[in-house]
Amino acid sequence: MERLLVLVRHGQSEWNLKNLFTGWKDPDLTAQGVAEAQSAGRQLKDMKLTFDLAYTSALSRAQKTLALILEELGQQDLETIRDQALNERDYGDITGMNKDEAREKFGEEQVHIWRRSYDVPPPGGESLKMTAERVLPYYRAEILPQVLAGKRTIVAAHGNSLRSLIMELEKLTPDEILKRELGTGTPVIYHLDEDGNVTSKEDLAD
Ligand SMILES: O=C(O)[C@@H](CO)OP(=O)(O)O
Repeated sequence: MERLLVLVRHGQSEWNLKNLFTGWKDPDLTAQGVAEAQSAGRQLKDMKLTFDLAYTSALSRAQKTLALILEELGQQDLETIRDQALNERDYGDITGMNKDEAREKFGEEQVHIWRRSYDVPPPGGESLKMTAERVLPYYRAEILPQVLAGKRTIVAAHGNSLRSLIMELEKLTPDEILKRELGTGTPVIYHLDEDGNVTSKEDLAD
């Protein structure tokens, strides 16, 4: 039985373009972000992939990315489940701040710790560890059983919610996942065995 799981980060958002900490804010895709999502859809179509089920977050940049991909695949009506468990990591008090201005104000090292340490949250926000603590229970309870039942599944979400999922799938250490950057609109394709272990991975960024 095929157990297919495709993860894709949303295309470029208005706040990615403006270099702002985004988190749970809900900016739209840019024109480039739309093009990235369409291109992801075309790549999946070229690979002759189709899906039985889709998951996305409660944020429009991920929902629109998914909708654009499904449109390319001719699967606009695919059953889609939206849940805030898949939202981006909450950036707390620094949400909306320019990342370069934050470096000037708080120092390069502090900002790097907030962005890429495993368990130090930005003030009032979530660390990657805290993000994983809501993403992974949702994955294990809702998404994985569907994949294991043979439903070919696509998840369109966010840099840090997907990094916490990739950490689990690829059995990465905190150090390894911190170095992993996900491109906007770039699908990663996994095949799983009956226990949910990854048997093959294809990163369309490579
Ligand atoms: O601003 C954000 O919400 C995220 C994703 O764009 O940024 P970072 O790269 O700092 O995790």
